[in-house]
Amino acid sequence: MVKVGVLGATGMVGQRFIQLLDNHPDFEIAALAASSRSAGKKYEDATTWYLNEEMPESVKDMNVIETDPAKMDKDVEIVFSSLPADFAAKVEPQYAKDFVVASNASAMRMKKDIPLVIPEVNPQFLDMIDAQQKNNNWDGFIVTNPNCSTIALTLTLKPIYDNFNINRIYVSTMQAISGAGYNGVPSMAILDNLVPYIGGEEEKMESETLHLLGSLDGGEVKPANFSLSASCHRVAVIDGHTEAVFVELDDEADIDKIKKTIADFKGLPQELNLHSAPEHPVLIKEEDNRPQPRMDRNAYGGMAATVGRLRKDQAFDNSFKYVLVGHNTIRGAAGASILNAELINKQIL
Ligand SMILES: NC(=O)C1=CN([C@@H]2O[C@H](COP(=O)(O)OP(=O)(O)OC[C@H]3O[C@@H](n4cnc5c(N)ncnc54)[C@H](OP(=O)(O)O)[C@@H]3O)[C@@H](O)[C@H]2O)C=CC1
Ligand SMILES: N[C@@H](CC(=O)OP(=O)(O)O)C(=O)O
Repeated sequence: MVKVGVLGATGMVGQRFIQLLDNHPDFEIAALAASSRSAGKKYEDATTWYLNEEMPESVKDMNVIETDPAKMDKDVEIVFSSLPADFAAKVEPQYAKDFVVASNASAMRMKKDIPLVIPEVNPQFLDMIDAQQKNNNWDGFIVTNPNCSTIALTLTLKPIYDNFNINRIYVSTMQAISGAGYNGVPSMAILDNLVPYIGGEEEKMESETLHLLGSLDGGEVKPANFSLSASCHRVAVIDGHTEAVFVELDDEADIDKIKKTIADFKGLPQELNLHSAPEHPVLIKEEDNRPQPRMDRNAYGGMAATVGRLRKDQAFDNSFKYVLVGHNTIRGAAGASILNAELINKQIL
């Protein structure tokens, strides 16, 4: 078993890490870290548990430690990070001196030599790790996963990008409140309402998606060459981001062929049979009223995106549109970091 630690263990994503790591066949939780507000307390006393699944017995009595690499058990090999981005930017490099950091925070995603990875999409970006270690003189390294809306979108775009020529994409999101953390959006702001702005989200979706679908050329990422415009909105859903996607290709394409390409899509995690890999990264639904977050967010344990209403766009040439749902704290956060770590454990450690 590989010993792992969780940073930000008391938060929304930290709790997902704990739930998904409970009874994991390869990883064993050895350390839980959070802020000085929680450090020194038992995990069950420090945490307001929000998940429907019960808090695992194995963590209840664990002492929460400070988020300081010097306090981390040296037997720990992988540290999962679900820290606020500004703090992550400061401490993740400190952890990387000695530990593998699988980070879900946005701080380091677009930095040189730091792989931003979805294992089904761009596992080859892990080749940056050697340069990262050499350039920083680190024994460990940092690997990141994308923003929660980006990851679901990119999973659905990968088979399209590989098989058709994309010219431009518009995407409009309807994002769950859990995406903003437990204290993120006041109930007075979101009930009976919709908030048409999520700070920084559109920029992250636009840059990260092109980066993930790009190529690695002499250690540098050359982003994918199409235009992408995002508009992001908060809705009164607890978990599960929904996205309306509008794709324009260079040429006319058959809708059934596009559907089959998406439905047949599999990647390295499926080939390697990684523990958290969904059998299919993207499911296609034919019903007119799907996908819906309540019904579809838990596809393959929350690790698959679900696509529905894939249809020709009658208003524009060479265009089609669809709706997708992805679980924001599972495939969009903790599950994504864990899948990255499973791939690293299989191929690098
Ligand atoms: N929620 C989501 O859907 C997604 C979130 N993310 C990213 O994951 C990260 C965590 O998000 P989320 O879990 O929602 O946030 P929460 O606010 O729910 O949790 C934050 C966690 O970080 C800890 N923390 C806060 N400040 C400090 C500090 N100064 N020093 C040490 N620990 C600190 C908190 O500890 P304490 O309890 O002690 O205060 C808590 O454990 C963020 O970077 C977020 O952007 C990424 C994708 C999706
Ligand atoms: N901003 C996202 C969640 C998030 O924290 O994203 P990021 O990891 O890119 O900061 C949401 O509100 O749904």
